[in-house]
Amino acid sequence: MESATEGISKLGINGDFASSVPNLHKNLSLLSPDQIELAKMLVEMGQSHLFSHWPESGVDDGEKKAFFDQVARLNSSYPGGLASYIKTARGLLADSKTGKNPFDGFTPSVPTGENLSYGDETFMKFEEAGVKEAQNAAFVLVAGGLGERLGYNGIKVALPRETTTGACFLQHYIENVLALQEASCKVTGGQSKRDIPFAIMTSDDTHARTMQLLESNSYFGMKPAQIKLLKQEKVACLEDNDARLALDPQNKFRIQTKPHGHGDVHALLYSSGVLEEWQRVGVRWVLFFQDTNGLLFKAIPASLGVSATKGYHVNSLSVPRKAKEAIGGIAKLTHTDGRSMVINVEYNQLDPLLRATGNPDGDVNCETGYSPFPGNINQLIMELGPYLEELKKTGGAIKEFVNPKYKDASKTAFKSSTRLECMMQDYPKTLPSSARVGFTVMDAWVAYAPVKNNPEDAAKVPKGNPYHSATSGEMAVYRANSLILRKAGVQVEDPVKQEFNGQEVEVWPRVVWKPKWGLTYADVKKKVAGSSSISLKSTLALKGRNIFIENISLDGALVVESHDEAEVKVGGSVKNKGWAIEKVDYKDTSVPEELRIRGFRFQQAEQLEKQYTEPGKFELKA
Ligand SMILES: O=c1ccn([C@@H]2O[C@H](COP(=O)(O)OP(=O)(O)O[C@H]3OC[C@@H](O)[C@H](O)[C@H]3O)[C@@H](O)[C@H]2O)c(=O)[nH]1
Ligand SMILES: [Mg+2]
Repeated sequence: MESATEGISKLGINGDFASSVPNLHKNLSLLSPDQIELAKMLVEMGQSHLFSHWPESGVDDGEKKAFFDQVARLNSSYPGGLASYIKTARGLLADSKTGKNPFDGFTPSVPTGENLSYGDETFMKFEEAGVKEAQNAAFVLVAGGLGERLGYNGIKVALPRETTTGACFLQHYIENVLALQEASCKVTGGQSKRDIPFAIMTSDDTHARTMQLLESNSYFGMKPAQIKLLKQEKVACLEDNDARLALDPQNKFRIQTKPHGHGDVHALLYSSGVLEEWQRVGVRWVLFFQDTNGLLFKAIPASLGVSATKGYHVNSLSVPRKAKEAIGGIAKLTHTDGRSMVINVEYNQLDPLLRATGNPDGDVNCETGYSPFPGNINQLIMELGPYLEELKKTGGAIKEFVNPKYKDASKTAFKSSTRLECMMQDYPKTLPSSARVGFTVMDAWVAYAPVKNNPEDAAKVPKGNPYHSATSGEMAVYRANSLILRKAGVQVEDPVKQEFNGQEVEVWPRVVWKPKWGLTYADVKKKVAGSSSISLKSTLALKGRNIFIENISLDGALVVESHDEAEVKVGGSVKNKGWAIEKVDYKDTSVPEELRIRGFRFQQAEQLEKQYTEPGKFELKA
């Protein structure tokens, strides 16, 4: 039998690099030339320990090959490959060990942005501009996260946004994109018939279930070709300050991996060719958003209008932020050398940064009752041209960070393996100062209501700060819709405060509508006329494009569904028992998880329900 060394020299490869790694050396003949190149890289990068337990050739050979398959994947999915990952990790781990502040030399100050006030003239002007521009937009949903803080067993985009209609987040997002597409096509006289592209970033944790959710619901009305799923890969874990890769505790022939963060979206959009394809078909704006924000699309048309009007290369949407709220702060950072940038400072970094720069109280509210720094909601709008130019230079690599949990003050050992992470909102960090980076501030009631915290943690949120729970996320939808109807002239009864799962929230009448009913404030105004009123115990669900509310007095539940070509006028006095709110305890496992994490469910006692399935003009006069 030929020796391993003879075997590989027949392949024309020099196995010398492995002479100090006997267990690898003995197995070289198993490997393909590409795998040998990877082995060489690993040895050169100080990763020989990965092979120390490898048995003789002939034992576990399948596992050894599978190990290299994984290494190849890790290598190709990271800009610059694994060697570059390890090099970056060493630098960041060294900085972390010496306690180097990532913002060293920078002083934060409060930046100025575009402040929008829902429903006023300026807002409506931006909304109109945004709807017009939407035909040139593409949307990107980052949905690769596990949602560990929420602890829900399914994927987060499958959760109902509200339980009056039960429509899930993904359905709501898709219907909004479709409504925008249609509205944009209409205002531009139908010249552009382009379907708005919609990309979703998934991960191994969410991919299959996202696909299944789409397929089992006919893509919620979108054309399958309009949706593109891009799966992010995890990155290698690190076991010490030398960035030695960690082996998977379950399988010694695998490297342990963990998520790299939502910053992967840029590299994926770039390397998949999606951005170039979008540019070819004339896309001009790329809008990024996160998995559970049931209000977001109320803010989209106006913020896109701001981007288009102001010519922003990057526009981040933000809301007033409560000190210590788990949302990043948008800050202007000015360096001692004169450079400055407007960037998100993540919630865990804002307090230390402020303390280090002459603000001994750190992250606190100012006289307005809010943090002076607007809160980042991670809704970013990029202008595609400059975005793609930048990615051609960087390959989509985003400035990373590392957050090891050390065993003790010597900072030599970790409690568990760590890894590099990156965030999508750090994209502007590599931009030249000439780049037009701006932000838009909107009220939280209209733009931000994420579902991130489980009931137990939400109940512990400091009083006055938002819960970011399934309870608050749903109640925020009713509140926003009620407030918008009020603005449009409907008398909506005042809310009451009620506690669910240990969280006190405002309960408003349960008003919901399909995106095509009220995409913009102008749409809502057009569809509401006369003098109408809605009592607190009411439920109103509008599921049709042309439903006109005129002189209605609603005290109970009303559900109207209509064909796209039907015009339905709704008025009169609707009075019935309606849908009562029943408390549910989150620990009560006899109730489905989607409901008990909210702390309530509806008892449908009585309602008026009407469906108009044909085109034509109709009147519902109760
Ligand atoms: O690896 C990942 C991690 C996360 N994600 C997605 O990214 C989104 C946000 O993830 P997280 O919930 O972990 O985000 P966080 O709450 O920690 O902070 C994020 O939202 C609030 C903002 O103020 C913060 O600045 C932003 O980082 C989710 O849609 C999630 O699915 C990925 O797609 N991949
Ligand atoms: Mg996070």
